[in-house]
Amino acid sequence: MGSKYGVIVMGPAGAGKTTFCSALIQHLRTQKRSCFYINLDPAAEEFVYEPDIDIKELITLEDVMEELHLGPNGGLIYCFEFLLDNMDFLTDPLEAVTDEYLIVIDMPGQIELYTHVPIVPNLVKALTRGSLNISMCAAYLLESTFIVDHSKFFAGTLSAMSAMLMMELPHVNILSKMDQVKGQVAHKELKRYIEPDVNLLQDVPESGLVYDYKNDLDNGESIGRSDVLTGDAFTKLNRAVGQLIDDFSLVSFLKLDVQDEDSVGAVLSYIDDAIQFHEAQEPREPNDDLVDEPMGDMG
Ligand SMILES: Nc1nc2c(ncn2[C@@H]2O[C@H](COP(=O)(O)OP(=O)(O)OP(=O)(O)O)[C@@H](O)[C@H]2O)c(=O)[nH]1
Repeated sequence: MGSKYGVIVMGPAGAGKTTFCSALIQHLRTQKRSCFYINLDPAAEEFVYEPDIDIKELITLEDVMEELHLGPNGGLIYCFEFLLDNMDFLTDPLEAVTDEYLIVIDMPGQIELYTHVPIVPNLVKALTRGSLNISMCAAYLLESTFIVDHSKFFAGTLSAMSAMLMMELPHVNILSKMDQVKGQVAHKELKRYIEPDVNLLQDVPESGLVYDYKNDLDNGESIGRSDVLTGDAFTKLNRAVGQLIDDFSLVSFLKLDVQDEDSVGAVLSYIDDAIQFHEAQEPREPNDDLVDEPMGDMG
Protein backbone atom coordinates (compact mmCIF):
# COMPACT_ATOMS: atom_id res chain seq x y z
CA MET A 1 0.00 0.00 0.00
CA GLY A 2 1.23 3.54 -0.80
CA SER A 3 1.56 6.54 1.46
CA LYS A 4 -1.20 8.17 3.43
CA TYR A 5 -1.74 11.93 3.63
CA GLY A 6 -3.52 14.00 6.23
CA VAL A 7 -4.15 17.42 7.75
CA ILE A 8 -4.93 18.05 11.41
CA VAL A 9 -7.06 21.18 11.85
CA MET A 10 -6.39 23.05 15.09
CA GLY A 11 -6.99 26.42 16.68
CA PRO A 12 -8.85 28.14 19.51
CA ALA A 13 -12.56 27.61 20.18
CA GLY A 14 -14.77 29.08 17.48
CA ALA A 15 -11.87 29.79 15.09
CA GLY A 16 -13.86 28.12 12.30
CA LYS A 17 -12.22 24.67 12.24
CA THR A 18 -15.35 22.64 11.48
CA THR A 19 -16.51 25.17 8.88
CA PHE A 20 -13.06 25.03 7.25
CA CYS A 21 -13.17 21.19 7.22
CA SER A 22 -16.56 21.32 5.44
CA ALA A 23 -15.27 23.85 2.89
CA LEU A 24 -12.19 21.70 2.34
CA ILE A 25 -14.28 18.55 1.82
CA GLN A 26 -16.56 20.43 -0.61
CA HIS A 27 -13.52 21.64 -2.53
CA LEU A 28 -11.96 18.17 -2.63
CA ARG A 29 -15.23 16.78 -3.99
CA THR A 30 -15.36 19.44 -6.69
CA GLN A 31 -11.85 18.43 -7.67
CA LYS A 32 -12.89 14.76 -7.69
CA ARG A 33 -10.48 14.04 -4.85
CA SER A 34 -11.38 11.67 -2.03
CA CYS A 35 -11.49 12.66 1.60
CA PHE A 36 -11.55 10.72 4.84
CA TYR A 37 -13.08 12.93 7.51
CA ILE A 38 -12.37 12.34 11.21
CA ASN A 39 -14.08 14.24 14.00
CA LEU A 40 -12.10 14.21 17.25
CA ASP A 41 -14.25 16.76 19.09
CA PRO A 42 -16.27 14.70 21.60
CA ALA A 43 -18.67 17.64 22.04
CA ALA A 44 -19.30 18.43 18.34
CA GLU A 45 -22.92 18.22 17.34
CA GLU A 46 -23.62 19.27 13.79
CA PHE A 47 -21.76 18.40 10.62
CA VAL A 48 -22.37 19.32 7.01
CA TYR A 49 -20.55 16.11 6.02
CA GLU A 50 -20.94 13.00 8.14
CA PRO A 51 -17.53 11.99 9.57
CA ASP A 52 -16.05 8.62 8.54
CA ILE A 53 -14.77 8.30 12.11
CA ASP A 54 -16.43 10.17 14.96
CA ILE A 55 -14.91 10.07 18.46
CA LYS A 56 -18.47 10.33 19.81
CA GLU A 57 -19.01 6.71 18.74
CA LEU A 58 -16.29 5.83 21.24
CA ILE A 59 -16.91 8.37 23.98
CA THR A 60 -18.87 11.61 24.43
CA LEU A 61 -18.00 14.60 26.58
CA GLU A 62 -21.55 14.73 27.88
CA ASP A 63 -21.38 11.15 29.24
CA VAL A 64 -17.96 11.71 30.80
CA MET A 65 -19.06 14.91 32.54
CA GLU A 66 -22.23 13.28 33.82
CA GLU A 67 -20.82 9.93 34.93
CA LEU A 68 -17.43 11.05 36.25
CA HIS A 69 -18.58 14.46 37.51
CA LEU A 70 -15.84 16.21 35.56
CA GLY A 71 -15.92 19.74 34.16
CA PRO A 72 -15.65 20.39 30.41
CA ASN A 73 -11.83 20.68 30.33
CA GLY A 74 -11.08 17.72 32.61
CA GLY A 75 -13.75 15.77 30.70
CA LEU A 76 -12.08 16.52 27.39
CA ILE A 77 -8.69 15.39 28.65
CA TYR A 78 -10.32 12.19 29.93
CA CYS A 79 -11.87 11.60 26.47
CA PHE A 80 -8.45 11.92 24.80
CA GLU A 81 -6.73 9.70 27.35
CA PHE A 82 -9.47 7.15 26.68
CA LEU A 83 -8.87 7.48 22.93
CA LEU A 84 -5.12 6.97 23.44
CA ASP A 85 -5.90 3.78 25.41
CA ASN A 86 -8.16 2.62 22.58
CA MET A 87 -6.22 3.72 19.53
CA ASP A 88 -7.51 0.76 17.47
CA PHE A 89 -10.73 2.72 17.17
CA LEU A 90 -8.83 5.24 15.08
CA THR A 91 -5.99 3.24 13.55
CA ASP A 92 -7.92 0.16 12.33
CA PRO A 93 -10.17 2.01 9.84
CA LEU A 94 -7.19 4.14 8.72
CA GLU A 95 -5.20 1.05 7.67
CA ALA A 96 -7.42 0.73 4.60
CA VAL A 97 -7.21 4.40 3.54
CA THR A 98 -5.15 4.81 0.36
CA ASP A 99 -2.99 7.63 -0.99
CA GLU A 100 -5.91 8.94 -3.08
CA TYR A 101 -7.50 10.26 0.09
CA LEU A 102 -6.77 13.34 2.11
CA ILE A 103 -7.39 12.50 5.77
CA VAL A 104 -8.92 15.57 7.45
CA ILE A 105 -8.90 15.61 11.27
CA ASP A 106 -11.16 18.13 13.01
CA MET A 107 -9.92 18.92 16.54
CA PRO A 108 -11.61 20.47 19.58
CA GLY A 109 -10.93 24.14 20.37
CA GLN A 110 -9.30 23.66 23.78
CA ILE A 111 -5.78 24.56 22.76
CA GLU A 112 -4.23 23.25 25.98
CA LEU A 113 -4.68 19.79 24.42
CA TYR A 114 -1.82 20.55 22.03
CA THR A 115 0.04 23.37 23.70
CA HIS A 116 0.19 22.37 27.39
CA VAL A 117 -0.13 18.59 27.70
CA PRO A 118 1.40 15.97 25.43
CA ILE A 119 -1.91 14.24 24.63
CA VAL A 120 -2.40 15.35 21.03
CA PRO A 121 1.36 15.23 20.24
CA ASN A 122 1.27 11.57 21.35
CA LEU A 123 -1.81 10.96 19.22
CA VAL A 124 -0.03 12.53 16.23
CA LYS A 125 2.99 10.30 16.88
CA ALA A 126 0.77 7.21 16.72
CA LEU A 127 -0.58 8.37 13.34
CA THR A 128 2.65 9.52 11.74
CA ARG A 129 4.84 6.61 12.78
CA GLY A 130 4.52 2.84 12.86
CA SER A 131 2.42 1.00 10.32
CA LEU A 132 0.18 3.96 9.46
CA ASN A 133 3.06 6.34 8.76
CA ILE A 134 0.74 9.18 7.63
CA SER A 135 2.46 12.21 6.08
CA MET A 136 0.72 14.97 7.94
CA CYS A 137 0.47 18.74 8.06
CA ALA A 138 -0.93 20.89 10.87
CA ALA A 139 -3.32 23.69 9.90
CA TYR A 140 -3.64 26.25 12.70
CA LEU A 141 -6.59 28.65 12.44
CA LEU A 142 -6.80 32.07 14.07
CA GLU A 143 -9.78 34.38 13.60
CA SER A 144 -9.02 37.35 11.39
CA THR A 145 -10.88 39.60 13.85
CA PHE A 146 -7.81 39.12 16.08
CA ILE A 147 -5.83 41.42 13.83
CA VAL A 148 -7.89 44.37 14.96
CA ASP A 149 -6.31 43.89 18.39
CA HIS A 150 -2.55 43.46 17.93
CA SER A 151 -1.82 42.03 21.36
CA LYS A 152 -4.51 39.40 20.85
CA PHE A 153 -2.97 38.57 17.50
CA PHE A 154 0.50 38.07 18.97
CA ALA A 155 -0.86 35.99 21.83
CA GLY A 156 -2.61 33.84 19.20
CA THR A 157 0.61 33.64 17.18
CA LEU A 158 2.49 32.42 20.24
CA SER A 159 -0.05 29.65 20.84
CA ALA A 160 0.32 28.69 17.15
CA MET A 161 4.08 28.54 17.69
CA SER A 162 3.63 26.47 20.83
CA ALA A 163 1.45 23.99 18.92
CA MET A 164 4.06 23.85 16.13
CA LEU A 165 6.84 23.02 18.61
CA MET A 166 4.77 20.32 20.31
CA MET A 167 3.55 18.67 17.10
CA GLU A 168 6.77 18.61 15.09
CA LEU A 169 4.73 18.65 11.87
CA PRO A 170 4.81 20.91 8.81
CA HIS A 171 2.73 23.83 10.03
CA VAL A 172 0.42 26.17 8.10
CA ASN A 173 -1.11 29.23 9.79
CA ILE A 174 -4.50 30.34 8.52
CA LEU A 175 -6.35 33.58 9.14
CA SER A 176 -9.99 32.47 9.10
CA LYS A 177 -13.28 34.39 8.65
CA MET A 178 -11.71 36.92 6.29
CA ASP A 179 -15.21 38.04 5.26
CA GLN A 180 -15.62 39.53 8.75
CA VAL A 181 -12.79 42.03 8.33
CA LYS A 182 -13.54 42.98 4.73
CA GLY A 183 -13.82 46.75 4.53
CA GLN A 184 -12.60 47.12 8.14
CA VAL A 185 -8.92 46.57 7.54
CA ALA A 186 -7.08 48.30 4.70
CA HIS A 187 -5.34 46.04 2.20
CA LYS A 188 -1.94 47.51 3.14
CA GLU A 189 -2.56 46.85 6.81
CA LEU A 190 -3.67 43.28 6.11
CA LYS A 191 -0.58 42.61 4.00
CA ARG A 192 1.53 43.20 7.07
CA TYR A 193 -0.11 40.19 8.71
CA ILE A 194 0.04 37.78 5.84
CA GLU A 195 3.67 38.52 5.06
CA PRO A 196 6.32 38.34 7.75
CA ASP A 197 6.71 41.82 9.25
CA VAL A 198 8.01 42.18 12.74
CA ASN A 199 7.57 45.96 12.59
CA LEU A 200 3.97 45.28 13.51
CA LEU A 201 5.21 44.83 17.04
CA GLN A 202 5.70 48.57 17.24
CA ASP A 203 1.96 49.09 16.97
CA VAL A 204 0.97 46.93 19.92
CA PRO A 205 -0.83 49.10 22.47
CA GLU A 206 1.30 50.25 25.37
CA SER A 207 -0.44 47.98 27.84
CA GLY A 208 -0.29 45.04 25.43
CA LEU A 209 1.86 41.96 25.16
CA VAL A 210 4.70 43.35 23.09
CA TYR A 211 6.35 46.66 23.64
CA ASP A 212 7.93 49.00 21.08
CA TYR A 213 11.17 47.05 21.25
CA LYS A 214 12.65 48.50 18.05
CA ASN A 215 12.32 52.03 19.29
CA ASP A 216 13.75 50.88 22.57
CA LEU A 217 16.72 49.30 20.85
CA ASP A 218 17.32 52.40 18.72
CA ASN A 219 17.40 54.60 21.77
CA GLY A 220 19.56 52.23 23.74
CA GLU A 221 17.38 52.56 26.82
CA SER A 222 13.95 51.71 28.12
CA ILE A 223 11.31 54.27 27.30
CA GLY A 224 7.53 54.32 26.94
CA ARG A 225 4.58 53.46 29.10
CA SER A 226 5.06 49.72 29.19
CA ASP A 227 8.30 50.40 31.04
CA VAL A 228 6.36 52.34 33.64
CA LEU A 229 3.67 49.68 33.82
CA THR A 230 5.81 46.60 33.84
CA GLY A 231 9.43 47.37 34.51
CA ASP A 232 12.65 46.50 32.74
CA ALA A 233 12.29 42.75 33.03
CA PHE A 234 9.03 42.80 31.14
CA THR A 235 10.49 45.07 28.50
CA LYS A 236 13.31 42.58 27.98
CA LEU A 237 10.79 39.75 27.80
CA ASN A 238 8.78 41.62 25.19
CA ARG A 239 11.89 42.24 23.17
CA ALA A 240 12.78 38.56 23.32
CA VAL A 241 9.23 37.55 22.30
CA GLY A 242 9.39 39.97 19.36
CA GLN A 243 12.71 38.54 18.27
CA LEU A 244 11.41 34.99 18.63
CA ILE A 245 8.42 35.69 16.39
CA ASP A 246 10.73 37.43 13.94
CA ASP A 247 13.16 34.51 13.87
CA PHE A 248 10.40 31.98 13.28
CA SER A 249 8.80 34.21 10.61
CA LEU A 250 5.56 33.14 12.13
CA VAL A 251 3.71 36.38 11.52
CA SER A 252 2.78 34.87 8.19
CA PHE A 253 -0.76 33.71 7.62
CA LEU A 254 -2.75 32.41 4.70
CA LYS A 255 -6.06 34.19 4.17
CA LEU A 256 -9.18 32.04 4.29
CA ASP A 257 -12.68 32.99 3.22
CA VAL A 258 -14.77 29.82 3.19
CA GLN A 259 -17.29 31.44 0.80
CA ASP A 260 -14.56 31.93 -1.78
CA GLU A 261 -13.67 28.75 -3.66
CA ASP A 262 -10.31 30.20 -4.81
CA SER A 263 -9.29 31.00 -1.24
CA VAL A 264 -10.11 27.45 -0.07
CA GLY A 265 -8.23 26.07 -3.11
CA ALA A 266 -5.17 28.21 -2.34
CA VAL A 267 -5.08 26.99 1.28
CA LEU A 268 -5.46 23.38 0.12
CA SER A 269 -2.61 23.65 -2.37
CA TYR A 270 -0.39 25.12 0.36
CA ILE A 271 -1.28 22.17 2.60
CA ASP A 272 -0.55 19.73 -0.28
CA ASP A 273 2.83 21.42 -0.86
CA ALA A 274 3.72 21.35 2.85
CA ILE A 275 2.98 17.61 3.00
CA GLN A 276 4.93 16.88 -0.21
CA PHE A 277 7.88 18.99 0.89
CA HIS A 278 8.02 17.26 4.26
CA GLU A 279 7.76 13.85 2.64
CA ALA A 280 10.71 14.64 0.37
CA GLN A 281 12.94 15.51 3.36
CA GLU A 282 15.35 13.01 4.86
CA PRO A 283 13.70 11.44 7.91
CA ARG A 284 15.24 12.86 11.08
CA GLU A 285 15.41 11.59 14.62
CA PRO A 286 12.16 12.54 16.36
CA ASN A 287 12.53 14.66 19.47
CA ASP A 288 10.88 12.30 21.91
CA ASP A 289 12.00 14.28 24.93
CA LEU A 290 9.76 17.17 23.97
CA VAL A 291 6.52 15.29 24.36
CA ASP A 292 7.33 12.34 26.60
CA GLU A 293 8.88 14.06 29.58
CA PRO A 294 6.51 15.09 32.37
CA MET A 295 6.02 18.86 32.27
CA GLY A 296 7.73 19.28 35.65
CA ASP A 297 10.98 17.91 34.26
CA MET A 298 11.15 20.30 31.33
CA GLY A 299 12.54 23.33 33.09
N1 LIG B 1 -18.61 35.00 8.93
C1 LIG B 1 -18.01 33.82 9.06
N2 LIG B 1 -18.37 33.01 10.05
C2 LIG B 1 -17.74 31.82 10.15
C3 LIG B 1 -16.73 31.42 9.25
N3 LIG B 1 -16.26 30.21 9.64
C4 LIG B 1 -16.98 29.87 10.72
N4 LIG B 1 -17.87 30.83 11.05
C5 LIG B 1 -18.81 30.83 12.18
O1 LIG B 1 -18.08 30.80 13.39
C6 LIG B 1 -18.71 29.94 14.35
C7 LIG B 1 -17.76 28.86 14.79
O2 LIG B 1 -17.43 28.08 13.65
P1 LIG B 1 -16.96 26.58 13.80
O3 LIG B 1 -16.59 26.09 12.44
O4 LIG B 1 -17.96 25.78 14.56
O5 LIG B 1 -15.67 26.80 14.69
P2 LIG B 1 -14.80 25.69 15.44
O6 LIG B 1 -13.41 26.24 15.47
O7 LIG B 1 -14.98 24.36 14.82
O8 LIG B 1 -15.45 25.74 16.88
P3 LIG B 1 -15.17 24.74 18.13
O9 LIG B 1 -15.26 23.35 17.60
O10 LIG B 1 -16.25 25.10 19.08
O11 LIG B 1 -13.83 25.07 18.65
C8 LIG B 1 -19.96 29.39 13.65
O12 LIG B 1 -21.05 30.17 14.03
C9 LIG B 1 -19.64 29.55 12.18
O13 LIG B 1 -20.81 29.72 11.40
C10 LIG B 1 -16.37 32.31 8.19
O14 LIG B 1 -15.48 32.06 7.35
N5 LIG B 1 -17.04 33.48 8.15
